[in-house]
Amino acid sequence: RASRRANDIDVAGPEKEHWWKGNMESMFVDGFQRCLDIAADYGGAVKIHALFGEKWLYVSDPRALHYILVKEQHTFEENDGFLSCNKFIFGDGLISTLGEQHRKQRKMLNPVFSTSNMRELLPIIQTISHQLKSILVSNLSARSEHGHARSRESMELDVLPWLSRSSLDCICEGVLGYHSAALDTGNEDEYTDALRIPSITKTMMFRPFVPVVTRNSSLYWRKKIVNWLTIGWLPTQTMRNFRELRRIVEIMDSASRAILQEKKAALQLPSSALSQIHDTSGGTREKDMMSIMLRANASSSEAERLSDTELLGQMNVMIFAGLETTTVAVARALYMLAKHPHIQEQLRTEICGAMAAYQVFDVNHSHAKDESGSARLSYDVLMNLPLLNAVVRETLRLYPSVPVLIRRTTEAASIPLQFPVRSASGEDIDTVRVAKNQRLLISIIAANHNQLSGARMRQNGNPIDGSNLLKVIFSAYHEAYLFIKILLGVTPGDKDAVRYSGVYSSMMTFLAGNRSCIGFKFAEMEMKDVLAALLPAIHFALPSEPDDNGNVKEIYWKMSGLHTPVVKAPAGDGETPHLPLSMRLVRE
Ligand code: HEM
Repeated sequence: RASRRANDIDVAGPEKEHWWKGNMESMFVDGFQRCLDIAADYGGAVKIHALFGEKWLYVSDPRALHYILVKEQHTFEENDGFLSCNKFIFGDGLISTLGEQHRKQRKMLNPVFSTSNMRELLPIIQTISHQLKSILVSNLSARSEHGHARSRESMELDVLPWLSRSSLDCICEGVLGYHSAALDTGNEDEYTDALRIPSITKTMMFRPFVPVVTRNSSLYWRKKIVNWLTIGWLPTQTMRNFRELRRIVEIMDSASRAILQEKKAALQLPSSALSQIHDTSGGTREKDMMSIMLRANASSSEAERLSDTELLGQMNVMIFAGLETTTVAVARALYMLAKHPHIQEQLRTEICGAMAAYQVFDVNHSHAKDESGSARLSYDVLMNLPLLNAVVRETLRLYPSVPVLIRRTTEAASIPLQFPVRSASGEDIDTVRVAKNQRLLISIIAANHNQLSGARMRQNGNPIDGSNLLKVIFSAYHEAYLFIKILLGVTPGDKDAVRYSGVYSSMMTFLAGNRSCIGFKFAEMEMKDVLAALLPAIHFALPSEPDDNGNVKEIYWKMSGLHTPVVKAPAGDGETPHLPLSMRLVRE
């Protein structure tokens, strides 16, 4: 009965497109524009058709999102499939717990991601960004030495694998204090290799079944089920993915245990001894997030202290939550700069100017330079460069790495709306009633593209007239226009935009409330530092050289889960993630 009631949502929405897939295919398979159009057509609360006749509420209204994510968060929980699957894979980390256990974990972890800890962490990130720069530069120099290209000419390179390796190093070294050396291709180990394999996301299809298994079976039966599922003779690709996932989980688990034990042992040592010895992982044990967390845990009261299982869970979760999301965001920022060369040039000037000033100012600090003599900016300088800030913000706003999220009601609720929508019968309504067990699709992407409030205010509070006004506004905020606004010194999204209660910059990219992204300062710092390291040395442009068949590579961002850059046919297969960019040295 609950599920029948959950289907009654009295708001308008698009017609069902497929008898059992509903609207899901057009929204989830390459659905970037479709996700925006639905909000543009129907407003901030829309009834959509999910799989097998279920109806979900698609939400982007600011007041509704505040209500769901902040004010009444306990009524709108994470999807149970998502939680149980995360528990299954990662153990008791932040993304698998609810209620009091989640609150306790956040209380312990929030200070670990404070600005002052980020400030301490920046030199670790800078070393990695500069290694990334050196690798790209040496690729270019090697090309020119071998006569493939003269120094002034450009060379095309798929930068995505390098960006992904550098993000992995940042998370491993910065968060876990584990020396992954993923940028150092000759130095791969089983652990970092396992973390790079995308099988974790390939097993998404198992998620709906996991709560049934974990809730209804004892540990004995759970182990049995995993053993049956992973027996060698099941031939399909899905089963191969599942077996691969099991292997990865085992590697992650044993490596995380080893790192945890090592760090706990190191904590027992006096601080003078700590600075003299190197742990076997070669890690940065004092400043990484894990060490800070262990110190905080050790000094907290028994009631608030996290168990070893919870600590292990956090390690695995950080990598899962922080790796692909940040890689994609850095990749998108570089792509946008390649696409808008004038902004790239202005940004280069801003960064080089800041470096020149900082070098003069901070000449006595050896850490302020890398091995090639380039300046390393301090945290405060890096985080306050206006154009760099605008580029990073706008990239994150326009192309949030996680475009939509699912929530489920634990009881019936009335969700207030800031901007009225049409009910199924055509009246304007400013509250949407939902039953217990109703699924909601939180549209980060539609919220971030919502520029309605300016127009709404100009309308003097008149009810919104259907789709047209919204559509005009959405298209007016076309990406090129936004980047021109940046050039003119106006930070878009500020003056005209709707205010959202997101933790970052009044946008929803990192969500709002106590399930928001705990690592957003880390991600922002990493994005800024990678750009600050690369741009003074390398020009980036979109590919323009025809391949052997005369085709120029055209990059397309596909949105299925995360956004991924692919090369369109005929130059590419339109499926495999690639980001080929044309690069040229700046100084020569
Ligand atoms: C551009 C990069 C990133 C984006 C766009 C992003 C976005 C998000 C979003 C939307 C959520 C909410 C997920 C949900 O409620 O289901 C989230 C949660 C989370 N993120 Fe991030 N994230 C990024 C980078 C990072 C990094 C670098 C870390 C760690 C160092 C991290 C750690 C986490 C954790 C632990 C959670 C779970 C928080 C909780 O449930 O209490 N994220 N992130």
